[in-house]
Amino acid sequence: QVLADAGNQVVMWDIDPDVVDEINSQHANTRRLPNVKRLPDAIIAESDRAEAVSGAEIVVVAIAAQHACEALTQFKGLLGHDAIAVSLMKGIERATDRRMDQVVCQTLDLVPTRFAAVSGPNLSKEVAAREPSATVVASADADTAMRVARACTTDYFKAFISDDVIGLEMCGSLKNVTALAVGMSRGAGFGENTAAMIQARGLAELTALGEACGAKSKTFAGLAGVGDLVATCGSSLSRNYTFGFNLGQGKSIEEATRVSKGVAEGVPTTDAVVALGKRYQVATPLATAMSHVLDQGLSCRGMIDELFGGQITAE
Ligand SMILES: NC(=O)C1=CN([C@@H]2O[C@H](COP(=O)(O)OP(=O)(O)OC[C@H]3O[C@@H](n4cnc5c(N)ncnc54)[C@H](OP(=O)(O)O)[C@@H]3O)[C@@H](O)[C@H]2O)C=CC1
Ligand SMILES: O=C(CO)COP(=O)(O)O
Repeated sequence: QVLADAGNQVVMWDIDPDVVDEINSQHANTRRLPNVKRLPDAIIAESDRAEAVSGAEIVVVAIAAQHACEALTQFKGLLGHDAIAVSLMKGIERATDRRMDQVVCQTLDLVPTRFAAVSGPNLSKEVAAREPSATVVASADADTAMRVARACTTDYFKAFISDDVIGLEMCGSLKNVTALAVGMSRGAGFGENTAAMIQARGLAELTALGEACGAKSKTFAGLAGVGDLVATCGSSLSRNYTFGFNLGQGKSIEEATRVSKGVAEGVPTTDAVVALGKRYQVATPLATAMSHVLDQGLSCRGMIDELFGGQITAE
């Protein structure tokens, strides 16, 4: 919708012919955006992969991160020779600990200058309602970043550019782990102090790990870092926050998964963050405690006690 509002012709690809038909005949996608009464006429849908990307200057990938490689494999060789791939995905591939820039470029055989990551405080329902918001477009190539930023700038959606692709990928992925923990604390009945403590410790953890992976510190203090952390940890529109809230209320992982509307990317990403912390020798107490919640059923109080640790240390 943002791309259409910015003046672009948009082709949506979906695997489900009913979704394709509803977009083309009703200009709606009630399963994903029930509150959007009419999508812009500039949006059409296609179920044929080659047709969907034929002639596209920019191909946007917004698939559940753990399925991105599987889904993108079937698009290999279909993109135009100068098309740019853009990822909106916020996750680390659990099977390989790859970031989404690595998954997209390696699967589609793209050089980094033909890739951009887009990430920021962008809860989709509020973006779809055209509420004012901003995002960051990062690419190794400044022209690529600018082309994508121009394509998604409207009077309600502001794009900033960056060259820190790793930083954007780490921010977007790791903030979801913190959102699980904050949601869990809220669901368990804790208030602002606890939520703020978890967010601050989470920001410190994702900054340390992101820098170890090659990210720039200032990215974590910007829209994609603290900005997205504040939005995601503060809203029941966030699938990760809500998944954690349900855990804090006493639901099992299975029950919380069953009632989730969409994918809580932080759930499969948590173990990948712990693995990255071991690889780069960076402490990840929050991700580790959340992995004990997700893998062993640790309680909210147990998660917080683990996050505090047993010793008095420097912050
Ligand atoms: N929702 C939001 O507010 C925001 C989401 N993002 C990111 O965008 C990405 C996509 O999230 P979102 O669009 O919200 O919704 P989901 O992640 O729930 O699903 C995205 C799409 O992926 C599809 N999908 C799932 N598995 C497969 C598969 N194996 N093959 C092909 N398609 C598959 C889903 O199909 P189906 O419809 O059949 O389930 C859905 O259409 C995530 O990484 C998320 O972090 C970024 C910013 C905001
Ligand atoms: O990334 C998002 C907001 O920027 C959406 O968060 P959830 O994936 O938790 O819904």
